[in-house]
Amino acid sequence: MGRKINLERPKKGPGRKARKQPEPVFTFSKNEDEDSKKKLSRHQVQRLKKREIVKVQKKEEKKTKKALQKATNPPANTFDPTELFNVEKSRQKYQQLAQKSKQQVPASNGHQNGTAKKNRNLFDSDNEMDEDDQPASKVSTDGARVKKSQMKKFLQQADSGDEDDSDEDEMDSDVDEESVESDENDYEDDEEVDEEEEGDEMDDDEEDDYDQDDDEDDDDEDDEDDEDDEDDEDDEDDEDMLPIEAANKKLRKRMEREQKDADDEMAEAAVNRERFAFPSDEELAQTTSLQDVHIRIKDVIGVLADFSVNRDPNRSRCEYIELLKKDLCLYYSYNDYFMGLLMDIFSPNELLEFLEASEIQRPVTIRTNSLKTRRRDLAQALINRGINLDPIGKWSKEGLVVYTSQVPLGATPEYLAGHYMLQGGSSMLPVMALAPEENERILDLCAAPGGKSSHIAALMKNTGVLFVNDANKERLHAVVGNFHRLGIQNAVVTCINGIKYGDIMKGFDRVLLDAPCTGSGVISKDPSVKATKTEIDVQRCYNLQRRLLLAAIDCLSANSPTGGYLVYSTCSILPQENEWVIDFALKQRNVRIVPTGLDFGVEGMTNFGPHRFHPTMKHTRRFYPHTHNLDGFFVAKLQKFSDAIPKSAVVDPAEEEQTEEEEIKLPKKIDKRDWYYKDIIEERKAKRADTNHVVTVFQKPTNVKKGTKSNKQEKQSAPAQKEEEKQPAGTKIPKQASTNGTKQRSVPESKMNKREAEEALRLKKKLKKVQEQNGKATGFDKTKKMAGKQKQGVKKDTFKKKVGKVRKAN
Ligand SMILES: C[S@@+](CC[C@H](N)C(=O)[O-])C[C@H]1O[C@@H](n2cnc3c(N)ncnc32)[C@H](O)[C@@H]1O
Repeated sequence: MGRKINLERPKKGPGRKARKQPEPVFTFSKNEDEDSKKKLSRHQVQRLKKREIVKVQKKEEKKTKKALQKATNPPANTFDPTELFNVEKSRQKYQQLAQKSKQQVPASNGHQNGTAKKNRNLFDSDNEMDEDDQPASKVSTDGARVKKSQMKKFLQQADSGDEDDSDEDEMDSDVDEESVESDENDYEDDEEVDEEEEGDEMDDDEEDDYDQDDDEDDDDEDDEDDEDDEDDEDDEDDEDMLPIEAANKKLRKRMEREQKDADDEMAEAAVNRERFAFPSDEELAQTTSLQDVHIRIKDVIGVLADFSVNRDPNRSRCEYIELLKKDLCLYYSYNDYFMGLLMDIFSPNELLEFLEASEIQRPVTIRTNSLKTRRRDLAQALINRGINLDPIGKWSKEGLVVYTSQVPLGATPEYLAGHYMLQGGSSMLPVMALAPEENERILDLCAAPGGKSSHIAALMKNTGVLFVNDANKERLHAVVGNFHRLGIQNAVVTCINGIKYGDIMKGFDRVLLDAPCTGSGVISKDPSVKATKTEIDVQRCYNLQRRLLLAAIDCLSANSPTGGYLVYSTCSILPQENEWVIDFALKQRNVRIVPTGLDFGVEGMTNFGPHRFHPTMKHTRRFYPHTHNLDGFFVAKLQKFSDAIPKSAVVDPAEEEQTEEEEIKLPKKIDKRDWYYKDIIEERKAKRADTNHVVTVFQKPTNVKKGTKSNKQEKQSAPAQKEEEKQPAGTKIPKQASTNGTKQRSVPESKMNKREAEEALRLKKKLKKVQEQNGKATGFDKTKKMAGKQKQGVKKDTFKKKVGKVRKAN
């Protein structure tokens, strides 16, 4: 192995090799070449000659080229040789270049760009097990892991080189290609010489093979010679540099060269590429292969990227976007409505990234149950079972990402002992934002199957009280099972409609609302979302989310000494279910948005289409599969600053419904003189005048034949009710209050034909007026009395009638 004489730099310490070996002695003989040639084998001499000839030829070619260039274009800038030597300066330049290229990545919709994020993540690190410094990029892909490990190796080598000169040779062999070449040659030469000295023991065949290999090596070397030709001139300057600096310089030059080649290629491809012609209807109809659709998607995105240049003048942007939408729906199997929603969120390029990422499963992740074990110990135990894992990232102290496993993760002894919970990476974020503290009273309003609640309980260290609620009883079984396994002892499990939770309990220190949603962020888990979600589904979701959020805020105590915080999260990326819902809550209750405390994620939207949200919405966080390799998620943190409800708040539709129900519960005896009941009495009278109404009230539903008028009415009112559900909260038309004192079982009051009832009331009023005008005041009183009697004697009358019928029959 070649060693360098240490002529200038003082030794930092006696390295291993320095101790073992004496300083090399150089005999600078004039006939050095001849001496060395004498030692070389026949093949080596031939190869050496060949190489020398090639080198000379190339140098000559270069010289002629340069001379030509000089003749045609004299250089604009005068060459400053000091630039070459100034490593620090060139390093700075290089850093600036790198920064510039990062800044150039365009942001879409005010979001941080995915690529930029990826770059950042590549150098994030956390490893509790291994020096607490592992790359977060490991979470993303194995490829990235390899890159990072290479990077690490490289840096380690560089560090060791700086620290210990004795290892310089080894490092040289890694970083300095030229020295590699020469060292290898020396090594081969030495070996061959030895072999020849030993008496040419090698067989002829073997020798041929060997020669072939050598020839191939020569070719490779020639290629490298090509690349390094330009560097040859600087070799002498490089000798003054540290090897790492020289390597850095070469690397930089090579990267620049490659970048230039790539740019040239791109430019050439752009020139040569055929212009995309907008397909005719016939062509569209004839498209049969998905590959063609994919190519067209890329083409259209290319056109949209520089529309004024690439467009067909006869086609509008809308037409291109429509075509893109159709193709995306076809290629990725989305329905038109849902694709439209996604197109409202992302730029075409980012949309493509999102769609692609949504086709791929996210890595399997688990959360350490800190009530029972430490992440380090759990990781060790699982590694011993042949599970390949890593910490999930710098942002989590409990998460582990599992690459491969020989055993099912839901059946290991560690799982059964409650040492971990199978949980998506993004599911840990809302609880981290909530930041529960010990001895608090915390509510998880929509908790099943209990992933986040168990995380909260672990952070509370089994102290205080955790109220775990869900409206779905079946799903709560999973909560109870998980809590037993994980050893959670501070939880109270309830099954109540979250909208009404405040009627039962209030005054919580913290509330988590992980609301039910469309699941647009977890398409890779449930691809049915792509094709099944409709406008009504989205509307239903955000209506329910708004109600739940107001209820959750009402459960929170503004006077809590430790908190008064609420975290709202969904596994959806639609602004309708996220920013829009939060904005609604800001107007309805005394809450403010506060930072989530999560140091990554894309900022929430402050505007979306025609909507302008509160500027603090930027404190909320969005997570995307294509940007963070996590499920799509939204996290917002609110702080309640007053328990009072603002006067401007609209009545919650749920409350409206409650009051309706209360209205039905009228006192048994109504004072007819009481003005408060006047309208009700009149309305009841009008309904009684309506024969259909009488049928529905006084006859048993079993007597009503199918297809009777009342049934038809019911059917007619059903679409109207659906329409009502479509309305966003606050704009919903209140259902008509039931006005008879009894609850109707056959046909609910809410389903009565509103218009008919109003018409009857109007006629009754008219009749009353006419009677008054005719001076039949007593008659009016009579009707009133009759109405009263009827009201009190509803049951009596029916009983009488029935008894009468029975008697007649007898
Ligand atoms: C997104 S999941 C919750 C997941 C849970 N936080 C976890 O981490 O495991 C939404 C839950 O809300 C529940 N839910 C739906 N409507 C509700 C309501 N009105 N009141 C309470 N819970 C409701 C559903 O049953 C479902 O379990």
